[in-house]
Amino acid sequence: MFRTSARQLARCSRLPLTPRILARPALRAVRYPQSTPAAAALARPRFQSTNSPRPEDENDSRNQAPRQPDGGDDGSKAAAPKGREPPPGWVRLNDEEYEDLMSFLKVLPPHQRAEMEEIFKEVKEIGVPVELRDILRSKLDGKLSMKHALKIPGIAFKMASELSTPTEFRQDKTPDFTSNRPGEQKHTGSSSKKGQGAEGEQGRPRPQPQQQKQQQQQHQHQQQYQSGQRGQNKQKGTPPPPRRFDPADFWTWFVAAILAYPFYSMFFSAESAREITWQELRTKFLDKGLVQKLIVDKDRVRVELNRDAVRSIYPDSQAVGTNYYFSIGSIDAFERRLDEAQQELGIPPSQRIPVSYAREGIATNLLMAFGPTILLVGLLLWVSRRASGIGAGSSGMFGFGKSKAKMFNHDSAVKVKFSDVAGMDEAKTEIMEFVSFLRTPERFQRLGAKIPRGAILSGPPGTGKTLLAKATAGESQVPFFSVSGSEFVEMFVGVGASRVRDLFATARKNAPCIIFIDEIDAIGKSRSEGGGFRGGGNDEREATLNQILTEMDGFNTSEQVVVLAGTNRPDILDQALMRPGRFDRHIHIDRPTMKGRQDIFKVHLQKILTKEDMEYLTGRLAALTPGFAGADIANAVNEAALIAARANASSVEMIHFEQAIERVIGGLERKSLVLSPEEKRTVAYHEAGHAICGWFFRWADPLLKVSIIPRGQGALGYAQYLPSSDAYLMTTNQLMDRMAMTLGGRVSEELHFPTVTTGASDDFKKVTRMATTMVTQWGMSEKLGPLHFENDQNQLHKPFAESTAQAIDAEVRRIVDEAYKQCKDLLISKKKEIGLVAEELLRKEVLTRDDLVRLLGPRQWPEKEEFSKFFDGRNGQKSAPPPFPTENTDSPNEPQPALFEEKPEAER
Ligand SMILES: Nc1ncnc2c1ncn2[C@@H]1O[C@H](COP(=O)(O)OP(=O)(O)OP(=O)(O)O)[C@@H](O)[C@H]1O
Repeated sequence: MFRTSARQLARCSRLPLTPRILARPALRAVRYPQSTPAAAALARPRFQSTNSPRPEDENDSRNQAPRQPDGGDDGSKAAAPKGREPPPGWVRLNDEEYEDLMSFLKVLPPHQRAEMEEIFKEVKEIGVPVELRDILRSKLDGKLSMKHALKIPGIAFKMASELSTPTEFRQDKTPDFTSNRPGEQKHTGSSSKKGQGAEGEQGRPRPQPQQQKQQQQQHQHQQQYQSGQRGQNKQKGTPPPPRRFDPADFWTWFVAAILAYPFYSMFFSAESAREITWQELRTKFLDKGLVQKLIVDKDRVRVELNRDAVRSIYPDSQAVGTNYYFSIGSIDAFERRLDEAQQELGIPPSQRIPVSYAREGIATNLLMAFGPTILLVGLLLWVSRRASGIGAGSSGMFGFGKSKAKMFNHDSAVKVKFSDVAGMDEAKTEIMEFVSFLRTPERFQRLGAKIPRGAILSGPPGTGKTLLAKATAGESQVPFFSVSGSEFVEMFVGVGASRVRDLFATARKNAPCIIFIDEIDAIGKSRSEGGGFRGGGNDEREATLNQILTEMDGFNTSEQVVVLAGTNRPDILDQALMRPGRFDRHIHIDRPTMKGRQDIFKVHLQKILTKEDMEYLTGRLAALTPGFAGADIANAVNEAALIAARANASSVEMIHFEQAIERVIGGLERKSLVLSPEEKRTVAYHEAGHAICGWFFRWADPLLKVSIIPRGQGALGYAQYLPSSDAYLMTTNQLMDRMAMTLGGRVSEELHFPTVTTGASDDFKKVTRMATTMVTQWGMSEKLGPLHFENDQNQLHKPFAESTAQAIDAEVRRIVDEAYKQCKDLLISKKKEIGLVAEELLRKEVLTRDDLVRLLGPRQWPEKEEFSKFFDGRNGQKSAPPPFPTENTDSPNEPQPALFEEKPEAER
């Protein structure tokens, strides 16, 4: 590597280094044999000056050189020839120093030795940087230190710049730049006969082709230099002034590095350490009296040799520059052996070889033991500090602290308008104010009104909170930053707060704008929750929450940044978030009413191809979907389109919508779940029991459909009722009828089969829950009175007396028994009707309201107006026939927790 590099480096570093030499006094060109790479690196075409002595004369003249003012000031003879001036800051070495320098060559590997020899020859002429001379002297005095080691790169740098400068640019070889012929130089004397090519007959050197080429290159370099850096000199034809080497030049550094390496090897030759055996130590060094000192370092002993003695005994070996060491088993054994050896050699105790014990291992050992741990801890600390120290707006390492909010602006995504949000008129009115604030803030500020900072949109999932926030942005035509609360949470401490800072900083830059934080409960949970059981994770969440509080306080009223937040759990939010000045408004968005659902259907049906009468369709669908949120409606509409597409229908029809709704309510049909005839029969009688109850009880919800097609998870059949529209209040009568109807399945089984099945367990659960709530919360038990009994599952003790608990149990039982009796009385009297419905169910699998009318006659109790409007068969509309076979993706082998399930809508 060194070989190729040295050659290239000298060539490449030439340009920036070239003019440096021009400042120096006349130098004698030295002939370099082309045999070695270093020589090649340094052997550029040279032209000898008239008074240059031949290289062979150098040694003679050197010994007669006078003392130089900056070199050889110690009185010793200078190694340089007479009349030569070293460059400023350089000194010539005296003979002793030069010899010492040369002696280091032995330390180098053989392939480097020849190259360095060539370099040292030049060193003899031009001297060395004064620092190198100092290092040599320190070496001779045995006082080398780290300080010296640190100086070596600088020394190497200086030498590289000096030595790699082509001789033709040195002062004594200044070419005639006015010459018209490239490569032609004016020469006033004889040129060297060796290595310079043949001379012409008139004594002029006649360049050989190779040399001519080199000269042309040199001339080009020179011209390049002149035109690029010294244009004015070019005109005058004067040589460029001296210039220091360019520190930014890569190749100069590279040459310096190459030079620094052997220097290090010479002075601090760590690599030349060699392990020897005890026998070698004895025969080669100990017996010959070459050992100066032994240094024991744990199981290793370093051998310090008397270098002068070694040099005289082994003149041609590398032993001088090598550090020898040998391994020992134990210090005792080593000391014993050394004693014996010295005794054998007859060394008197007073002259015995000194043995010292190194303590340098302690630090190393500690470092080895704890180093990796320290490194790891340091790294983690650094990473966490970086992560937490990331300021607003900066991404920091890995971008941890950067907010992950997605930004939409009116050009890109927020195209939602209030007209796309249906069925929440009050919420829209509330939020409309934010829009007018963002559009015309002056209208409010003029009257001194403070602008609300933000609003919390709460409500069940899928009710359109995000949609409303987007519509607010779309209407106000401002950028919209959407982020989820959970995106603030990261494994690193401080990241959440940092992201909040970043988000608000970005928002301020883009004001007026809207920030929407969805699921804010992920970070905005009440800080008092959990008491003393909180861990570090919550501290991080609190830090994030605090940052949000701070940022919201930090707005001034003129800053048009509105913060909207969505949550399903407003009850657990921290009160500090809800106080005026932060989230001033609390907008609750409930599931849509009948009218709301109709409007939402209208919005989503716009994209659907259907030929149905829109008013009737949306009304019927809205009636069919009590309890549906906006997202459910969007899903049902899409599902209907998919079903129609699967059936290759030309447009989406009512039947597709009904199937879609059924699918959304009950889950996928499970056609592959094949029941045995007995099981099917049981399911049919069970569902018929529910249906008869629903048909004959006055306050029961109107029955819509009974099915024994397994659906969803574990439901083998179901009866679908329509609760009387969006009832928010229920009477005792309604509750009792609903409970009795729920028990209808089990009672029917009891009446028609010798034994009962497990299929009614879910019915019992519902009935028990209803009865318990009636007693403990709704004050519907005369015995317990109008009291509310909180029964928190997390509390160990019930907040009421044991006797009260017993009374509650008794009342719950009484109510359920009553419902059971009511149900049984009815079903006993309607046993025949049950049979009719069940057998029809077994045949058709699905019975609609019309089928029941056909089998049982019209229901004797009046229906609600809106119900009869859409479901009494008028308008020529019929309920859907049994659904198309649909694909089934459920596994038939799933566990079946409840065999039958009815789905009164209000309980979904
Ligand atoms: N009032 C509505 N009008 C029209 N479409 C609605 C309405 N409400 C919900 N949707 C539909 O439901 C989808 C989901 O609504 P959105 O994401 O706003 O619900 P959300 O209340 O934010 O839900 P979550 O609480 O789970 O985040 C909307 O993209 C839209 O298609």
